[in-house]
Amino acid sequence: MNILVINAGSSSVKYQLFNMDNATVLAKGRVERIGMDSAILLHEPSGKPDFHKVDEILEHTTAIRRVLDVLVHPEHGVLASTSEIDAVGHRVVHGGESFKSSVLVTDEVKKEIRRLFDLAPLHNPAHMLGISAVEANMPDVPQAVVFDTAFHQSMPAKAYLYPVPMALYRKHKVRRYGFHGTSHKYVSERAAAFLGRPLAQLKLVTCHIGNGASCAAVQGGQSVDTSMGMTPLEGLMMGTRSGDLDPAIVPYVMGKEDLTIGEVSSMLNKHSGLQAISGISSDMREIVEAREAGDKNATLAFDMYTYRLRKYIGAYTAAMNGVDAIVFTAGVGENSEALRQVVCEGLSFLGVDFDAEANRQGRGMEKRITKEGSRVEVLVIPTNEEWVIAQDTYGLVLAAKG
Ligand SMILES: Nc1ncnc2c1ncn2[C@@H]1O[C@H](COP(=O)(O)OP(=O)(O)O)[C@@H](O)[C@H]1O
Ligand SMILES: CC(=O)OP(=O)(O)O
Ligand SMILES: [Mg+2]
Repeated sequence: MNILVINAGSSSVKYQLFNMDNATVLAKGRVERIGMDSAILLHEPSGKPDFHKVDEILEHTTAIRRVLDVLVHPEHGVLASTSEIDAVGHRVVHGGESFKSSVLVTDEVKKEIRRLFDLAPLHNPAHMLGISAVEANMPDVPQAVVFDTAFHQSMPAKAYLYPVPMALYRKHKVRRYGFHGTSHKYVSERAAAFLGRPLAQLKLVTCHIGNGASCAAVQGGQSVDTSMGMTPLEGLMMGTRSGDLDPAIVPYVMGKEDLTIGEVSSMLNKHSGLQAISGISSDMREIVEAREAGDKNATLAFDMYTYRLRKYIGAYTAAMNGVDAIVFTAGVGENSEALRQVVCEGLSFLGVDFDAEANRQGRGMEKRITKEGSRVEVLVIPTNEEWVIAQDTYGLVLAAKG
């Protein structure tokens, strides 16, 4: 069975095509700058040269059409026909309280994803565009959705409630949901395998540090707390998102600057974080480069980012009354040696005996970056949300066939 996995963003679509029978990736790639006349398709078929194309792609249906076209292209393709795609699995960021696991797409499911638009305004509307675009191009192919929130549905009430009037939870479902669950779950399982210990006996702090970033406290394989909240804005400082702040700032700034709700939300989601403090970029690579060149604002942005991350690791260690291993994953967590070094060196009090040499070596592979005998181990585990989505989709499609 071949499964196409799609992670649709507002201006991008990332995809990966799996052959589930032998667990291989047939191709992966992305379309970026959707909505512009110079959109980019980058296609990486396995065993063949990469393929780039700049094209006018104004909306998601065309983007998905281009992806399907390149998958069956005589030269760059990996399939003879799109009828060889048996199912499509989508990442969906917000599943609210309705979805505790992955499901096949139905009209009811789509209605619920739409109802949750308000809670994940950067993500859910784009996912819905992805689902509709697949329907338009391949009406008969089953689709499944895999939610970022599902893994965190195990959080206890003391972790998921906000200390505000309970009516807000009862009437409007105002609570903490948490995100990146697919990744936190995957790296927890991989960490247990790497350590050669049962997941059921481990206390882990998993740090998914990408463009969006979150930490999770994973005890016995269950998420017991996580840093993102009702929306993916809470918690750590991110590329363009503020993370935690005093909620009184919101009405204060709205009054002082005469901002609307939409404007203040955009400020905190799209114009804060690394971007705002550095004045340079939301991309950690550029921050690290500028910091190395002595740029003061980039240094401050880096210091705030790593300081806030270290505080969360400390908090989650306290939440679980201990930690066996800390795991770094996602774009920044997997690739930024500087970030890992600064965070780990500030955790020596916990028993983290950082290994600078190991930290520098072996990009793209699972590794340990603490010395032999370190009381708390620190691991780098590349995440693979797409593979988890493909597996869940596979299971659902097989079950539906009976
Ligand atoms: N070598 C690197 N050093 C530091 N940061 C990196 C490096 N490579 C990638 N990144 C960071 O990873 C981020 C993207 O992470 P990713 O997990 O792909 O995010 P998302 O899935 O949210 O788009 C980029 O914004 C960039 O800052
Ligand atoms: C939930 C979330 O923040 O996702 P991403 O990191 O892909 O933006
Ligand atoms: Mg991501």
